[in-house]
Amino acid sequence: MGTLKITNLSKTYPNGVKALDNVSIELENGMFGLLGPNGAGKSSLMRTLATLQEPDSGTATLDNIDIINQPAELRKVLGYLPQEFGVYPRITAEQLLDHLAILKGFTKSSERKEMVKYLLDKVNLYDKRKKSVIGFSGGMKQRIGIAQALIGNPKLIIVDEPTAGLDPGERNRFYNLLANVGKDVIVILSTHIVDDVRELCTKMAIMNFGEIVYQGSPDTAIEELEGKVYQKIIKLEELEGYANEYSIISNKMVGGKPLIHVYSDSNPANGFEQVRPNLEDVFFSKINTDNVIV
Ligand SMILES: Nc1ncnc2c1ncn2[C@@H]1O[C@H](COP(=O)(O)OP(=O)(O)OP(=O)(O)O)[C@@H](O)[C@H]1O
Repeated sequence: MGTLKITNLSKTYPNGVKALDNVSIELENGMFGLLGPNGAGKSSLMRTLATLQEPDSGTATLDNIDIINQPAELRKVLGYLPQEFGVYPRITAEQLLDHLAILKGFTKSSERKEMVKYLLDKVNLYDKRKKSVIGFSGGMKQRIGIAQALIGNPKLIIVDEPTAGLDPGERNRFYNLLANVGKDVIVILSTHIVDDVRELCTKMAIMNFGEIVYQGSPDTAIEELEGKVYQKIIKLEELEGYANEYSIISNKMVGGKPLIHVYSDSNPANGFEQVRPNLEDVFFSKINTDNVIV
């Protein structure tokens, strides 16, 4: 069982943006969801854990490896699918994985051959091994991304916003693959898509403006909101008035009209009905702290 321990990591960029503000998280094997809106600091944290940038202060350890001070050790047991994994040379899936395996230090070609076959099988692309990766769909590219992250049996796998741009079918296939991968290693899934976390993760953290604003299980977070979420379909022009009067957690258009969810300790009446809270309510209530005090 591996343990990743992140303690008080902080990072301010030269332009003054505080991307990490005293971040502490501890996690073990399984899928861990890091949820946050764009700009929350997720990629900054992922890049720090992937040893691509250093924090100003704080520590991070993976079992007995000091990630900040022993980056070379960490890289040996790291699989990383970065947000911008999308530039491919004009080579086949098989050649790409073989090349990346060489870069990861696998010098024996027979060993690589076996590994590449295993990886292509695992991500269900063995049939496409002779095809150029440039022609792959978004979902197939992400599966190749996972295959390269699995080279060398990593103990820690970081995937940064992997489902953006995938269609629903591709997203489901990708979820199945990740769920399978996440059984025996630590997987951190960074995303702004609430469904990603709901489908895959039993532990999560929510990040906003560089800070961890929630850490625990999605179920516990949902339970905390039980009995406090009400919904109503209103008219578009009423939205501003409602926003002034109620703590709106979320608003989405349903059939052209806003369906609002509000947070309230007691029944607000006025046509609202109580609903079972969902993870989206949790997410918005934790990040819209102007509106809701939870
Ligand atoms: N190299 C950099 N120099 C200056 N500011 C940066 C740099 N990288 C990120 N930032 C800023 O730091 C904040 C956190 O960015 P980061 O990319 O970590 O967030 P994120 O949660 O991953 O968002 P996204 O989903 O948009 O990538 C943002 O305000 C961003 O503009």
